[in-house]
Amino acid sequence: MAAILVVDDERSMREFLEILLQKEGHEVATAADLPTARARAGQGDLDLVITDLRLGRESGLDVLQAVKSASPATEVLVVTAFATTDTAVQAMKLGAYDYLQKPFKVDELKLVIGKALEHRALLAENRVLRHRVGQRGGDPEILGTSAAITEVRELVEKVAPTRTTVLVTGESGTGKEVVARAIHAQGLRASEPFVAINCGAIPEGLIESELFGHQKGSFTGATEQKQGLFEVAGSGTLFLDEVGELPPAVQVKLLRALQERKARRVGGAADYAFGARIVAATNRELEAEVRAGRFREDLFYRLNVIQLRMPPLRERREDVPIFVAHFLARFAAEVGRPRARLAPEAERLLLAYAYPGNVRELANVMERIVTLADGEVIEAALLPPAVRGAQPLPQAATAAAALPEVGIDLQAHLDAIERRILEQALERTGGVKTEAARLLSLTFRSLRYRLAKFGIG
Ligand SMILES: Nc1ncnc2c1ncn2[C@@H]1O[C@H](COP(=O)(O)OP(=O)(O)OP(=O)(O)O)[C@@H](O)[C@H]1O
Repeated sequence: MAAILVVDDERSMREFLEILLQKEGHEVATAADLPTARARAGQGDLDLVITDLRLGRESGLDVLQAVKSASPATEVLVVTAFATTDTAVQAMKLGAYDYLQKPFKVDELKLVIGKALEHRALLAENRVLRHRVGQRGGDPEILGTSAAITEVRELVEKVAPTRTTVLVTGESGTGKEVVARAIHAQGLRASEPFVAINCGAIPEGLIESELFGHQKGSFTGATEQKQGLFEVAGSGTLFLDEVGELPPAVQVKLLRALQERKARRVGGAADYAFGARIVAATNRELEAEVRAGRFREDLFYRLNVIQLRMPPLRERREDVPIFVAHFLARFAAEVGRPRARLAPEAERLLLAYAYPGNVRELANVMERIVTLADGEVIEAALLPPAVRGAQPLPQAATAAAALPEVGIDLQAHLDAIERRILEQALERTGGVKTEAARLLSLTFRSLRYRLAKFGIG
């Protein structure tokens, strides 16, 4: 059972999710606006927050930030209308676990919630550590044949056998952790631990003791002596993900550790030497963070000995078919349907889509469609609206949205537009309602309701 907060300004949506999640055995609280959500998140102990991106005049991004600053380990899912995918991707950069586009299927929602809770359990269990290669993300092989990724692979081969500090930069989901693991796995100490920490996911007050360890009694709650990750990593690799999120005081301590190859536990009397190689990653522009005074320049230079830039997927489109095939095979095997294959239209759309959320988004899409498919052939209808290229009609909508001098009967106007669009969808699909629903990104049930409302069909 998990503690879940649902934030939506629409009452019907709140109630729908509340009932659904309670049936699944979760404890559910709801909030209709930002202040209520913030107050509930401030009490801590939430496992998951599901928030709509649009909350009247308020934004789900503010809910996300409030939740993450009150309790960084709480997972956040954002629900969006498909017109706002860019904002959804921004939400993922701000720490959301995933996003769901409306209209979503109940199975899809359950799948994403299950994954988010699993992720949280894994983090909690492991003190946000992921020791060793292979626990998450599978093998550390860097897939792709594009020039950009070939260059990355060559640089990895060059730096892996050295002990040089490496800074991996790139947008969210481009494979920065994959590269960190590859550097470790191809290094001379691959049998030593690979220890990863997400610097952005740990409360400020605890990060110093996570990294450097603490002595018993050094602060309230320090009931046992604890090793820091610099010690746990031995002479393996310590991967500092989201290094740009480190608070200033910890930046100072990290700088000193890197300069002297020594660290000290919180409350400790003496330094210990450490042998781990440091790989850091950031999806922020660290140079800009330095200019803004949020990241220490001296630490930046210490980390930035070798910089490896992970190209976004849109700069290496030729890798898309490789990832599609790779994740299809992987998830098909996982769900026990090894012969699953894509219908030609589904494949065409998957290869054409831009993937603003990079490889992670591609992997998520593949996992969803493979899991949700009924038979062996995966039809295009299962793809999220954004991948199907469903577009809101910005120009047409703006033209229809001109307000005449004399005013307008808004409801009648909207009804007329809706009716015309429904009719066209039916015309185009020869009256096949499931097809028409797909064209309009509606569920079948919602289409039927709308048709009945206008007495069509
Ligand atoms: N070149 C690649 N080869 C194989 N898998 C990849 C590659 N790049 C990314 N992936 C997969 O994409 C997903 C996201 O990768 P990863 O977690 O390394 O991204 P990231 O850049 O560290 O993201 P974030 O900044 O959000 O932490 C993972 O499932 C990973 O296995």
